[in-house]
Amino acid sequence: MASSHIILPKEEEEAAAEAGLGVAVEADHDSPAQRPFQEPAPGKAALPFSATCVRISRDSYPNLRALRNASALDLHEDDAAFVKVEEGDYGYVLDDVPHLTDYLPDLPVSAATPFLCSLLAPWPDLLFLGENWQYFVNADDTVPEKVYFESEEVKACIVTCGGLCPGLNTVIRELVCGLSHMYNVNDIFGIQNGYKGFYSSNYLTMTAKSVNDIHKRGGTVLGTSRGGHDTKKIVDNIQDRGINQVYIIGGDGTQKGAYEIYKEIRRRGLQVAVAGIPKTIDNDIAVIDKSFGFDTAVEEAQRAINAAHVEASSAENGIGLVKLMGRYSGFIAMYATLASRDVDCCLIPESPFYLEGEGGLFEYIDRRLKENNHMVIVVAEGAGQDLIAQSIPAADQQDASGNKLLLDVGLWLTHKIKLDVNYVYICTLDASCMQVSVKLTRDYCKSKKMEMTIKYIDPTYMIRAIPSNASDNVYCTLLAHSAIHGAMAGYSFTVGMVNGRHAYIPFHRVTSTRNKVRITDRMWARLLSSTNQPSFLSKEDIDAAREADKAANSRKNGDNAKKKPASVLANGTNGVETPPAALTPLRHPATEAPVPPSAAADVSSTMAPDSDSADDTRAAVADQPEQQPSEETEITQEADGAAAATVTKSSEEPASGANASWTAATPPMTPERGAAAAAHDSEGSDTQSAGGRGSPLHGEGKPRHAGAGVKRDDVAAAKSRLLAFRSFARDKKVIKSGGAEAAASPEREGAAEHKEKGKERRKRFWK
Ligand SMILES: Nc1ncnc2c1ncn2[C@@H]1O[C@H](COP(=O)(O)OP(=O)(O)OP(=O)(O)O)[C@@H](O)[C@H]1O
Ligand SMILES: O=P(O)(O)OC[C@H]1O[C@](O)(CO)[C@@H](O)[C@@H]1O
Repeated sequence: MASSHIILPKEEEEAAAEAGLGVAVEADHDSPAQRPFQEPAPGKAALPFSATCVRISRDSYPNLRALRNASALDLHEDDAAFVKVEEGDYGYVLDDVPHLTDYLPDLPVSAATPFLCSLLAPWPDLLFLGENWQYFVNADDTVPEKVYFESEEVKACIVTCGGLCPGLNTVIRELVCGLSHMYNVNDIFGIQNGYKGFYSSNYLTMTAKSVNDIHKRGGTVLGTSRGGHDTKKIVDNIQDRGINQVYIIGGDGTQKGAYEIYKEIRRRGLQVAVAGIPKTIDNDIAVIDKSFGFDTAVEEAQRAINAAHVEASSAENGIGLVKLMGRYSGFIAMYATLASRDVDCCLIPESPFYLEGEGGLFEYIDRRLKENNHMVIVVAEGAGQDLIAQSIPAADQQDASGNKLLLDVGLWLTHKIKLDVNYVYICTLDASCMQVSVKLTRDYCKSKKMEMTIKYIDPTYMIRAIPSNASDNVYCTLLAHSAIHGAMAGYSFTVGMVNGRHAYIPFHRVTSTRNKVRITDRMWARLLSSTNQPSFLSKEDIDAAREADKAANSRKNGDNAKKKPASVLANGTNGVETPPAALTPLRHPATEAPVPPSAAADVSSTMAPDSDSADDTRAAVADQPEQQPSEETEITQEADGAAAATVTKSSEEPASGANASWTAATPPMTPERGAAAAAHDSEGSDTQSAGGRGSPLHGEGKPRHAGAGVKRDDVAAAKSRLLAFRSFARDKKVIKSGGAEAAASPEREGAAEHKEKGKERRKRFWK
């Protein structure tokens, strides 16, 4: 049974202590084979084990001083009075970055945008100003004043699991060199071939010298594997070999494994820190801004796309088809497409498409070839799996880790295009309803078939087997160093950048859900307008996506309204799994105060699993990664120029109250505002789809107009181009129209008060 670590608010701890409640007992030894709990060595404090997210100061190199300062500095009473503190499930989520309207309450809306601020502001050095929601360490969760481990007592090991990804060797190198150079740690081992290597292979001794140039190679010098995670055997080996720092590099499966290891270590009371460094080329790990290797993959994908383009444009009616990685998410395909500009169509798992019929892929290919004589299609490996399954019945197969094995969408699509891409548009008079309609007829007559050449390029393993590029190298280094500092301080966590800041994140936060491209979001709208491809979505599809977004956001709202104790932050809780019947003895890092079982149980009970757990865990920052990086700034920049010209509709509900003025410049990431943002995104897409094409399924029976085939495409494409601008413009309208009612609302009063505080803060700032 899982054990968990819960840090109670100080009052609860004190109340429980006064009530004479004792130490929580470890009651997890249900199997005689399991090793018993170990008391810490005499004179040695228990590990803090807090995986509470710690905000490390912005832009700062993540070091122990920054760790210490994170709590000491930010939660001083004096400061706290001037920051907007939200106490939620995630600890103290602070909006510590001032908003321009804090300083200039009457600033016209358009001038409150980041872009214009930098252009117009007479005080260009005034930092802007997006809202930044951060994880902060709990007030009562003091970061230790000193390094937990003595250098000479550290025995560290490193393991890589799952698929390859550019940068694995860089992380390994920086872990070894960082431990050695920064902390003088010299007992470092490599575990070979993934988790199973803990119990089935020899450990490799690693030194700064032996890893010196491994970052120049792709892959992982340690080897990797799928499957083979046996928690007990792994922890037995860790224990037997006296390992006290475990660095685990891998994707969401790996991080789940790391969490299991952490829990078992905790259950046994071992003084071992577990540091996860999340990796996936697909870039779909939740909460963190970006996973390492992603940039390199996108860059490398350009080569394949370029080759496909050269091939396609050198042939008569040439089609270049490139398959890129992305099992559940199309981030690589989307970013590679946006970066390349040579792609005419990008297909991703999140956006269903169909082949035949009006608005389908074949029709688009036909049109594109007629217009351009060539085209490039990028398809993410997870796209169209349902379509393939319809034509190739295949048994569900899984890899050793239990991941579904996908059918090759690239091969399948190549085959389908070769067979089917040829339509003749015949205008017919529909006798029954006396309407002119377009009938699409597949033309199998050889003489009429157009010459077409298709070249399928599958660079998937090439783009992940290479060494990381410069920016990923830097990122890998920071992640590795961040992991070292946290582990040396005795913490267990997954590291990552969250909203541009280094953070230590509880394992389950990054594994309980997965980032996906939001097809109702502006980034995807941008892609549609960049490629000019059809969205393949019917109004029903968009409505469904919108509903899903709304439901997810209202769940978040509801969950946050529950206001669970702020300190229920640590690993093993938060509704992700059933709370354990008995808890491990908990010691506060600073006070060493044990958590009374009843108090702990109270907290646990608030964390009973519910169906919302996945969203719950992401509510504070998870929206941010889903909105692709730099989204806010980009939108604002574009929109300012274009909004006025493109607004055609203003019937949307105004955003309520005080939020309206906030939404203007940078949509703040409260759950409520998140919901509003999702809603307007969806509405934007809806606009797009309204004039768009129905799938054969949805579109059947709709009246059609002669000659509409091509025209409608143009209209739809134009609409999709407007999409990104419209939703922003709508925000502006909302603000203007919502301003009057909002002025009288209590929220508005709150905002006024807040602005007063802002003024104070400004004074302090300049002082
Ligand atoms: N739920 C889980 N609990 C414990 N271990 C797991 C779990 N899921 C996966 N693992 C282990 O983690 C390792 C890697 O998992 P997986 O093959 O799914 O790759 P991944 O870490 O998700 O990386 P990638 O992004 O490359 O798929 C395997 O050894 C697997 O046994
Ligand atoms: O072929 P392998 O090594 O199992 O890995 C393939 C999978 O790994 C990933 O690169 C990462 O999860 C996926 O995109 C892909 O489906």
